Amino acid sequence: MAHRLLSANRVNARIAFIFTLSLSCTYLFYNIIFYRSAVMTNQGYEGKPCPPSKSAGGKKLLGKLDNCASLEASSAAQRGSSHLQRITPAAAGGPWTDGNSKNMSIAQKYGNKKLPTALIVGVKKGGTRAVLEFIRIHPDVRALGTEPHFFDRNYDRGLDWYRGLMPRTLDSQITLEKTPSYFVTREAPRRISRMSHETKLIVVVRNPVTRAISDYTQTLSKKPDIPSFEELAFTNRSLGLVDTSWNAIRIGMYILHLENWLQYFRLSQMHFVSGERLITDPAGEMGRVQDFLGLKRIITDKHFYFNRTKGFPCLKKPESSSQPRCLGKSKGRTHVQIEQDTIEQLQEFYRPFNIKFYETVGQDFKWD
Ligand SMILES: Nc1ncnc2c1ncn2[C@@H]1O[C@H](COP(=O)(O)OS(=O)(=O)O)[C@@H](OP(=O)(O)O)[C@H]1O
Repeated sequence: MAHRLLSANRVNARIAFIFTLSLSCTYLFYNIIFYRSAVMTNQGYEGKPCPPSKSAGGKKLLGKLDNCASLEASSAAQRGSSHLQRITPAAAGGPWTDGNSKNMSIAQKYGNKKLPTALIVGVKKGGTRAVLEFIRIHPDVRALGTEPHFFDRNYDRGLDWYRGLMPRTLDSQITLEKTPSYFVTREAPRRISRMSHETKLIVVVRNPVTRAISDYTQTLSKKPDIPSFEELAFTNRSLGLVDTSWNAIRIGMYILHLENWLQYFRLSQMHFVSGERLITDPAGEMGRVQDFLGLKRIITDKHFYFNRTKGFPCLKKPESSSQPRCLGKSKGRTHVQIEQDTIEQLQEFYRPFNIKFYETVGQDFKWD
C-alpha cells in the first residue's frame, strides 16, 4: 500500500515538473519572439511615419506622432535633393507626375525664403516664360511665378523686401526668378553682383527682328492706336536709318547690353538659351539649362509634346491633372504682318551686332 502511494506521488511530481517546464519554455519562446519582432519593427521604421510608442497612452502616442512627422520632414529637408530625388517619380526618370508638388509642399512648410541664386534676366519676348515654366518642374528648383522687377523698378525697397517675395526653399533647392527687363537695365548687373557675385544668369535670346515684331504685336494688343511698325522702326526709311532709341529695336542690340554685364560677371556665369531651339527642341535646351544650374537632368523629352493647335511645345499633363500645360494666349501669338523689305532692312541693321554677339558668346544662333 505504502509502495503504491509512493509511486503515485512520483508520477504526480513528474507531471507537475513537465507542466512547469513546458510553461517556462512557452514563456521563454514568447519573450524571444516578442523581443525580436519589437527590434525588427523599430529597424523597419526608417522612412515610415513613426515607430510605435512603448507607453502608448492615447495622448502620448499622438504627441509622439507629431514629433515623428516633423523630424521626418526636417530630415528630408536636411538630406536635401538627393533624398528628394529618390522619393519623386520624376527623379526616377518616368513621365512627370506631381512629384514636384510634394516637394513644393515640403519646402513650403519646412523651407526658408532665400535670395535667388539664379535669374532669368532676359530678353523680353525671347521665351523667358517658357524657360521659367519648364525649369520649375524640376524638384530642386523653386521659382517665383510673377516678375518682381526688383533690380530695375523696385530696388529702393531693399533686399529684405525682395527676399520676402521668394518661395520657401529647402537648402538643396535653387531659388529662381525671371524679369526680362533686367538685361537692358544699365544698373541691373552692378546691383545683382552686389547681391552676389556668384549669381547664375540665364538669357533667352531670339532673332532680334522677330523679337522686335513680337514686342510690337504685344504693345499693339494693348494700345491699338500706336503708329505702324515701320514708322516707329525708322527715323528715315528711304535712307534705311533705324531708330535705335525705340525700345523694340534697342533691346535686340544684344552685344551692347552684354558688354555691360561682362563688366560685373564672367561669361561662364551666363547661359544663353536659343529662343528658336527652345521651340524646336525644348528638351535639348532645357538639358543645357539644367547642366548650367548644376542640376541632375530630370526634365527630358518625356515631359514635352508638340501641341498642334497651339503650334508650340507644351508640358505633358501631370498624373493628378486632366489638363496638359501650354503657355497662355499671350505666348505664341500671331504676329502683325510686316513687309519683307522692312524685315530685310532690319536684318541688315542687326547683322554686325549679331556677329559680335556670336563671337563674344562663342555660339552661332543662325539669325543671319
Ligand atoms: N512652348 C512655348 N509656348 C509658347 N510660347 C513659346 C514657347 N516657347 C517659346 N515661346 C515664345 O515665347 C515668346 C514670349 O517670350 P517671353 O515669355 O519672354 O515674353 S515676355 O517678355 O515675358 O512677355 C513667344 O513669343 P510670340 O510668339 O511672339 O508670342 C513665343 O514665341
